[in-house]
Amino acid sequence: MAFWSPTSFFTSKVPRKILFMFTLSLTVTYLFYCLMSCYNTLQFPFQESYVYQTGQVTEETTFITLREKLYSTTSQGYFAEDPVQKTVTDPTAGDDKVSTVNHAVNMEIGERTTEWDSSQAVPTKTAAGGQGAASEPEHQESSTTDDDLSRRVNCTSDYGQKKLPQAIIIGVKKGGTRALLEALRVHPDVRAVGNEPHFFDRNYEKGLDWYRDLMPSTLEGQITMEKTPSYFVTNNAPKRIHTMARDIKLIIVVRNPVTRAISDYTQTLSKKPEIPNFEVLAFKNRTLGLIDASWSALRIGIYALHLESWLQYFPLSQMHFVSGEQLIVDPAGEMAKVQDFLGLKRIVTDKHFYFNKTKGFPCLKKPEDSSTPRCLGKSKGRTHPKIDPDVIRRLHKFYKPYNMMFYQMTGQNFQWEQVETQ
Ligand SMILES: Nc1ncnc2c1ncn2[C@@H]1O[C@H](COP(=O)(O)OS(=O)(=O)O)[C@@H](OP(=O)(O)O)[C@H]1O
Repeated sequence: MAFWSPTSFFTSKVPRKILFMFTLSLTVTYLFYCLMSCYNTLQFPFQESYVYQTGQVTEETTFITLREKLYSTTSQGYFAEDPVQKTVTDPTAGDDKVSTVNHAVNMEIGERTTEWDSSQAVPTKTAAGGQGAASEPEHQESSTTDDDLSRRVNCTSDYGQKKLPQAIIIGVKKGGTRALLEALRVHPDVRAVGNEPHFFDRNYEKGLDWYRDLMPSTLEGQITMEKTPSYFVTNNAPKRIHTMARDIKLIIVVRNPVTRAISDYTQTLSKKPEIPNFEVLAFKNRTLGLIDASWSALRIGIYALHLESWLQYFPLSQMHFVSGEQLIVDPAGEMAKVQDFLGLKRIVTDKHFYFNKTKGFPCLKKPEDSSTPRCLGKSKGRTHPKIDPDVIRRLHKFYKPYNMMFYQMTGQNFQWEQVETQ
């Protein structure tokens, strides 16, 4: 009886021990859960295991969860300005632009025109009528000029009118945008500016007249085009392009984001050999498996995230996605789809391409009035450095849920999961 009296209960040694043990176990459990939740936030929350290995979610909830996580993670700062980004890779630099972000220089059209090379060196000029163009002499020895290509490829005189583009290749950097544009320029109803105008990201304040003036003249029925791959990852670009032309057609060349990241890195490495290894840059903490999604080489490949912004302004029917892989394997097949999308006659066909063994890529056959076939320049189709297969595997795992989301959004399966190694 005394055992159960309140006083004896709290003074008795046995219950005090029990009470102590009970409190201790509660504290330990509490601490355990705290640590677990802390660990979860430390891990990148989109890792495949988080969403796909639970086996408890439906496809729909997976999609929603992923989208929510995408934005919550964004706000948690994973995409915050990366100090490395400024010195290592410029997310806006396509066509082999030197990667150091020096906007004083880049505000001008500094993009080199990496056209389909002829084997003969052709004297170079700045493209886009030379307006505002800053040349990069060390790269130009093998480039043809816009004027030169316009004559040889488009076979169109400068009669006509300069118009704002009706179609733009908006991305993605290192996706194969140059190959696509140059193949399109073979079409007599397409006229395109050779350089990347970067109007909607770097030169917007120069105004639409400036932009229009960069364009080649077109005759009735011809389409004006340009390509600037950085638009796809530029926050303001969808709104700005919509303001210019709500019915514009948008083309996006996408490529396995892991290979794209390595290609991006390879471009930077070619200009700045002293940069750290890919493996170092790819992780915030390699031991913990924390991928650095703020590194632009990796961030660009989260296609679903960027596409979300475009879908707020344009319906999917105004977008066409080109597989960067297929563009290499079957350029004519991809070109047929692009021409259909643009409402063009299928004029660019397999007759225009051949596989160049030395280059390792398809090239354009020589035009009738020239003796030289045209392959893209040295900066397209670079040899990639060997990357640790474990890093590649982790990156594939990292991208998988985003890729799935992208397939759902576009209704196209690009099958990047089938290539687990480089
Ligand atoms: N026909 C042909 N010839 C050469 N290269 C080709 C071709 N088709 C696609 N590709 C791939 O294009 C990749 C470069 O992509 P982009 O032109 O979009 O690069 S950039 O953003 O404009 O710098 C380039 O990437 P890397 O191989 O990593 O250099 C090529 O793989």
